Amino acid sequence: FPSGYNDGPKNGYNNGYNSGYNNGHNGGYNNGHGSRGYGMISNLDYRFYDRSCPRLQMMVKSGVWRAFKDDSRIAASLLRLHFHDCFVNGCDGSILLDDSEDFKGEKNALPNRNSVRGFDVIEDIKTDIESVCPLTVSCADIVALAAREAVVLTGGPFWPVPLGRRDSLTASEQAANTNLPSPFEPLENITAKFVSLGLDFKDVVVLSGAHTIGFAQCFVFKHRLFNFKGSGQPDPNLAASSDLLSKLTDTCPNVDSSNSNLAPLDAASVVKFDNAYYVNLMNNVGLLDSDQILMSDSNAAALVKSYSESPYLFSRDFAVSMVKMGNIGVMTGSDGVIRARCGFPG
Ligand code: HEM
Ligand SMILES: [Ca+2]
Repeated sequence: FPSGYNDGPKNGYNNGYNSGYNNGHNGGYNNGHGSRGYGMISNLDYRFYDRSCPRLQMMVKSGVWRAFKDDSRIAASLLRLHFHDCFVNGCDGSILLDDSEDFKGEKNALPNRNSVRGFDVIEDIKTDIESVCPLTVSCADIVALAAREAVVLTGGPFWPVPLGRRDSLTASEQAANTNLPSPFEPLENITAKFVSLGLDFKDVVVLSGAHTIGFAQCFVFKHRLFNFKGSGQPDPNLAASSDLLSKLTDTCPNVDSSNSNLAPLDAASVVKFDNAYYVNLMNNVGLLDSDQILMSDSNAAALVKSYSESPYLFSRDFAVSMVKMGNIGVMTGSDGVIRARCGFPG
């Protein structure tokens, strides 16, 4: 693997931190041998809260909807929150924990700090739910349901969410820095990170389609606008689309003070969960290097092409991959806890 970003995709996975993985109770995790791809064995259950909290899904839905009315970007942010939770020690709500005396949490890790959003929305939903079903529903499940509602609300597919995740008692800044894919790393590294969690190459292509909604800060792609690879020129792919390039340079002028300005990941339809992301890639106007780089691999490019032609196919595959992602490293049964508040363990 190309080095530089980290010392390997498996780092952080076998770091002794997460003894919950592969411990025999953990049916949701898959060690990369065997059934990867289909039928990851899961202890999760679609009907987990049917008796203990029958109004759960309605309450999550209305909480997401309330937040969306004031801030349509929140849909994208909630989807990303679930991804950043699941990729770091599994879908266990670890990302929601504030730093404590015992650990430095994930909120301030490089990929998350001043970037990941939606904590207040999850905490508000949790408060609602606690008033009806105290100490019953995990924060990790709320995040998984909120991500699904966010996709539905922006016009994407519905999928039933398997439930029964338990929350962690701890979080790891270091694991977040190690496990989350960076937009600056090569496709092989990104793929290796997915594979080490039991996902596969197709999931990389499908889940990247989440970038059909939401925003990125200028500093993430600015190198493409002014001095691409030291050429003193914009990335030729972007230059070929002068409309987009001029919008991006308006949003992100070549001064440091523009670094945190926001540009849509999919300029064609910012708050619509559609297949325009793939159409953009076909037109060489993906915003992040890590988006457009999919076209450099012939297998990925073939998938991109089929999703650009069929919104239906994308919707179907996205739902399948989201369920897989939602199974990563889950704790069930008596492992972990149900938190009273999502920002604090116990
Ligand atoms: C494949 C590797 C991926 C990389 C390198 C990547 C990288 C990024 C970056 C750099 C941003 C902008 C953050 C900022 O500027 O503050 C972003 C935003 C976003 N990402 Fe990804 N991402 C990846 C995969 C995913 C996946 C799997 C999902 C969800 C299933 C996802 C969902 C999102 C969403 C919805 C946003 C917009 C968030 C918002 O507006 O608040 N990404 N991603
Ligand atoms: Ca986690």
